[in-house]
Amino acid sequence: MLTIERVHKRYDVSHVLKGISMEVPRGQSILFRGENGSGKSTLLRMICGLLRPTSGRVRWMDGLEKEDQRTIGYVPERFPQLNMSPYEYLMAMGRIQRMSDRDIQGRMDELLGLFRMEPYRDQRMNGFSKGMLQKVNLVQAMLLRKPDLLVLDEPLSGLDMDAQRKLQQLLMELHSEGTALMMVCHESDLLDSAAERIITLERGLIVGDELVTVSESVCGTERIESVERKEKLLRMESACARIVCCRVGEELRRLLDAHEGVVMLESYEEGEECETHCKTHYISIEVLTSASDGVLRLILEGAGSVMSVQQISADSARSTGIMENEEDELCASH
Ligand SMILES: Nc1ncnc2c1ncn2[C@@H]1O[C@H](COP(=O)(O)OP(=O)(O)OP(=O)(O)O)[C@@H](O)[C@H]1O
Repeated sequence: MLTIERVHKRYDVSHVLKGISMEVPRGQSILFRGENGSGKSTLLRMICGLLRPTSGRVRWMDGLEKEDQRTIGYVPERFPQLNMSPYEYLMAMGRIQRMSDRDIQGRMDELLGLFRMEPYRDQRMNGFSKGMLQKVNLVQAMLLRKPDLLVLDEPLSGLDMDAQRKLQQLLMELHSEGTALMMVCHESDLLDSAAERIITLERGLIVGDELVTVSESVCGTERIESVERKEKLLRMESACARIVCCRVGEELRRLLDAHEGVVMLESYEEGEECETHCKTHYISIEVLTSASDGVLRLILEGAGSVMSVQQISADSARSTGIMENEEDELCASH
């Protein structure tokens, strides 16, 4: 459904996303985790098409390539105190999405009722509390009954317990009907039960990617184990190598990207062709100590060349981009 390929985002001097690559099968539900400022909201905005990557690309497939072929509901992190009523606002939002007035009113009544917001339907929102605004924010994103994708940035923010539970149930219903979910949520495990995959970001990089399997237990669905760990392992290692700069062909770059224990930090394409008649890339990677021998062998056997390497502790891993720590390099050139 959706492929994110080596996406970078820079704002002036700040490098916010440092080479995000992932594939999202149609209808998957993903929970993004990570510390403040790790790049979660930036990534979500990019997936919605609100931000353009500085480099790399976000591609839709499976018949959803064109913008007017897909429907995306988006719950932004902050919702403004508008000088209009929920009714006026939601009617306008529904019409923008080419819904009929009848459909908008039916869905609006259903959702405002669910969140106990009917008494406030015609009041101006500039006097609303944070939680009330958040409920209107959620309703606007879910006006369309079955969006292809629902993107929720901190959807629980300000909600009371009753509304949190109802939201969780609503999301699970939407997901079971085929809507993909992408959620950022800090404070609660409530949304975990709606997620099939948990992705952890750290300083603009994916450092954890787990598929969550669920099994039916006597008392309902229960999370039992997570599978597919990759970069997360890096956190547990006391040291890992950073290959600061390495020159590789396209095939080798792909092999390294998919290699267990390797995190791609940067990748720059070069115009000229290498011996194997494919594009040449300059890449920067971090490699788990236990995987480093195998990775080096792969690079050399694949006609790549390593131009510099440094040893780093896991704590300082993933903190900087290509060539920023040149003075710390331990060895250079093969
Ligand atoms: N428009 C912008 N201009 C400059 N810097 C920005 C802009 N938007 C985001 N940033 C910076 O990008 C970094 C990542 O921000 P982002 O909001 O994506 O993080 P986040 O993981 O969602 O954080 P939080 O959990 O606090 O919401 C931050 O350092 C932020 O200051």
